[in-house]
Amino acid sequence: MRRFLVAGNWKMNTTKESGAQLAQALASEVPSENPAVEVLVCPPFPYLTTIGEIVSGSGVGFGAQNCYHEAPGAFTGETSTEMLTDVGCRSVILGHSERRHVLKETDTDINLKVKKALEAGLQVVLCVGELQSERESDQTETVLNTQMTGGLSGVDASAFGQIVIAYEPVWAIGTGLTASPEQAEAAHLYLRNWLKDQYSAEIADSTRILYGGSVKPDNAKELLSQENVDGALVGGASLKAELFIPIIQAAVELSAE
Ligand SMILES: O=C[C@H](O)COP(=O)(O)O
Repeated sequence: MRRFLVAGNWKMNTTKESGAQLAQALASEVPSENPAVEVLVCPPFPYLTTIGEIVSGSGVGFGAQNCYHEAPGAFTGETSTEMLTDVGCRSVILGHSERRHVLKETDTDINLKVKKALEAGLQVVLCVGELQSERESDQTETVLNTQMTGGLSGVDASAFGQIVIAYEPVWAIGTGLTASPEQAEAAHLYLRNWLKDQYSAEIADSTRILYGGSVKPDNAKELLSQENVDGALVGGASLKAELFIPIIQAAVELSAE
């Protein structure tokens, strides 16, 4: 059985103080590792060390929202995977739709980062997802195939213990629109079958596929109940403990059923 992962992507939000309060609330609610549910927060770079210290020893892990693919050196403004592991990061989100569509990252850029992060021993949360126009023109599976093929090019089967896929339909991110459980399940099933075809049945079966896009306490349980939905990548609702904790609880309850 796949272990649920509930991850909070704080994006470019919080202050040192508000992030610390949020992390404290989460660490006290998730005091130790739950074998059935992994919890992760991904704060902005400047707060990684502070948040890492606060969640240290609790059941909350922490990760970054991006990294660069080169070794430390003359790359002004970038953050290396060595720096992330140095401050204790467990994970890194790569290929988020805001990196793809706002910062214009290509599948090639993302692939370089994926391989560098894997080499560094980080857990990679690779995000894929279609635009509204792509869904409306029946391109969803084509887009997912392109992003999976590009993002995972040259990635060996042996790395899959470190890889999590996040399906995030771009039209559902921060919009209040959520994919229906059926839409989410159909995309997740496509992704699982992709993993089976390109890698193996074992990898398809063991790789977690998260859903992201306006996950809230009132829709979390239904989304997480889908057979191929193994957790959530939460944006807006991860910024408030009173919203994020019930989403974690939904996963805990489902894992006990
Ligand atoms: O990384 C998280 C996703 O972009 C979802 O964001 P959201 O929950 O605010 O829609």
